[in-house]
Amino acid sequence: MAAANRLLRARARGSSLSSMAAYVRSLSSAVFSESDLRVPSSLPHKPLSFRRDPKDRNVQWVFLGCPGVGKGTYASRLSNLLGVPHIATGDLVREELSSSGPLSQQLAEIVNQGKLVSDEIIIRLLSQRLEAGEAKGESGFILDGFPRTIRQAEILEEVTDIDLVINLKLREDVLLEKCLGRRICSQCGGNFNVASIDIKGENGSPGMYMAPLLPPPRCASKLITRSDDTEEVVKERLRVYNEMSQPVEGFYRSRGKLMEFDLPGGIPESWPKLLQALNLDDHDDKQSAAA
Ligand SMILES: Nc1ncnc2c1ncn2[C@@H]1O[C@H](COP(=O)(O)OP(=O)(O)O)[C@@H](O)[C@H]1O
Repeated sequence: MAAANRLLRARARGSSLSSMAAYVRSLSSAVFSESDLRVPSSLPHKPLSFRRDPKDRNVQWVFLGCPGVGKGTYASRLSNLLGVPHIATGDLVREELSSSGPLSQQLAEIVNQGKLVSDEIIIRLLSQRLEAGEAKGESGFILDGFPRTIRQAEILEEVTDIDLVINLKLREDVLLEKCLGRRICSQCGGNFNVASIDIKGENGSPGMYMAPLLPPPRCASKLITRSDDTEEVVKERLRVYNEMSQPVEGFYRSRGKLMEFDLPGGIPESWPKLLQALNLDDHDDKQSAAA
């Protein structure tokens, strides 16, 4: 009952992102700090509505897609264009991993096996991030890597309105190569990709070209590979995606929120097409192309 009261208090607080964070946090403690730590199959109450009118806030979008598809790349570009935070739960997990906090050992084992972190932990990390953002005056978000289970999608649906879900798609053989080619600069955190994809079209099916995204010389000697970007772990992550996360596509499709986007190639080809599909204009990109 105390858990239910906490939920109601959090819901009554208002309609901002902090109330979403507070609600999600209270939900995670309501659901998970009980002694048995069992996840109930349904929420304890039908939530009261505390949604904000979309015209009073920034966009609330979600990126779905397999590992290596480019969610981070396109979510980060859109976040710069629209001035909303790009929140990647994979980044939150990696930050926690490198913090040597109490969770880090447990998380390392899960992530390095290509498995999903529990809904409880991921919701805690996300709600902490949302609260910190709200304190800085953030409004709206582009979520990348969340929700990844139906349960996570249901919780998100309980607390706020997602305006749009962009489902990025790419053929599976390319996904593996792209994950194996990923590199991160250990100094500036920049993301690069050394894979050069050049698949010839055959029997009527189109080819695909994706140029490598090479680092500038200052990063070249500082590149590292994520410990979960090995062939064995990527294959397991793809399997886990198909089993646990693909149903989330159907969840949003049935609510009329899913936009499917087949990536036609690398960034130069895909970015303008994605903007077109979203009815957006990248003024800076056009200027730099014209320069
Ligand atoms: N929403 C989530 N639910 C459960 N685990 C997650 C979630 N987001 C990230 N993770 C964990 O962090 C790892 C890295 O995530 P991410 O950087 O999004 O990788 P990917 O390249 O597979 O999309 C995942 O394999 C998983 O262990």
